[in-house]
Amino acid sequence: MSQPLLEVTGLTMRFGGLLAVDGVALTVKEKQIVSMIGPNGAGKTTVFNCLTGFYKPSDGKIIFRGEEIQGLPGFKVARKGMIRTFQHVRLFKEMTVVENLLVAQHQHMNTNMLAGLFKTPGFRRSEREALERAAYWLERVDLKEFANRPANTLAYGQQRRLEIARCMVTQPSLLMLDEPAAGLNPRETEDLKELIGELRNEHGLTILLIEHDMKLVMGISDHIVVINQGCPLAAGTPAEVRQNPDVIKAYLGET
Ligand SMILES: Nc1ncnc2c1ncn2[C@@H]1O[C@H](COP(=O)(O)OP(=O)(O)OP(=O)(O)O)[C@@H](O)[C@H]1O
Repeated sequence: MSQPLLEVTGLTMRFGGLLAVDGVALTVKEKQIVSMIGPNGAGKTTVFNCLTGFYKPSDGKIIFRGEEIQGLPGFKVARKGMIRTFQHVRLFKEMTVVENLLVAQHQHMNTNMLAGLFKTPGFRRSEREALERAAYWLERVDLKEFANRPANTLAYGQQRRLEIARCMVTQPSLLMLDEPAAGLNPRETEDLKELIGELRNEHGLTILLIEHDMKLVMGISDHIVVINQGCPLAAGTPAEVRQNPDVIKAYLGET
């Protein structure tokens, strides 16, 4: 059997005296949709921050595509194909929608300053491909007509879709979404669910999700990992997790 795309063991993160993440384990196989759930403050975003190099974990191993990456800086993790969104929208708000997608790709383009200055054929090709990818993803997330509008003039739900497009133009192998449904209305959440499913089914993407919307989580996940007060509490299919008494007590019982 092929090895998992992402394998995390014993992940631990201390902030002074606070043990925010305590021995979390996580396995994500290719083309799976895996969700991480848990009550507020359980440590979910801290796990994301450790995985994507925003925090250096205090302990634990993160193996991504067969390579240990714990402690690598964020830009190196991103170049390896692990790309995330944030709990709160983080776009270049003054830039246009399409500029947001072009800037995202520049960090990943195989060009240097000299190639840019002299506009070498390789540079022109990369630029053309970046524009094509931007156009494709704008169409895909239904934002083509807004391509030249400043990002901050988009409605909230559109900004969230632009964030996903901004991840997708970098051609990630693992897309990590931190509460993508937060602030969306039921219609937009339904569209998001469809989009996430299509990213996996049509683009072969692997997706790791933090989400509080249980209907979305239960409806879309292949596997769910539950953490509570920084510790692993349960893991399994949606049906298994839904019936787990510890989970009901710690989390689902609250809603
Ligand atoms: N940079 C930091 N410094 C100190 N404490 C932090 C830091 N980041 C997170 N924490 C603490 O770690 C714990 C876990 O927070 P985290 O944001 O990871 O939880 P979460 O499960 O994502 O919560 P939510 O669902 O509310 O977003 C909290 O007690 C939080 O206050």
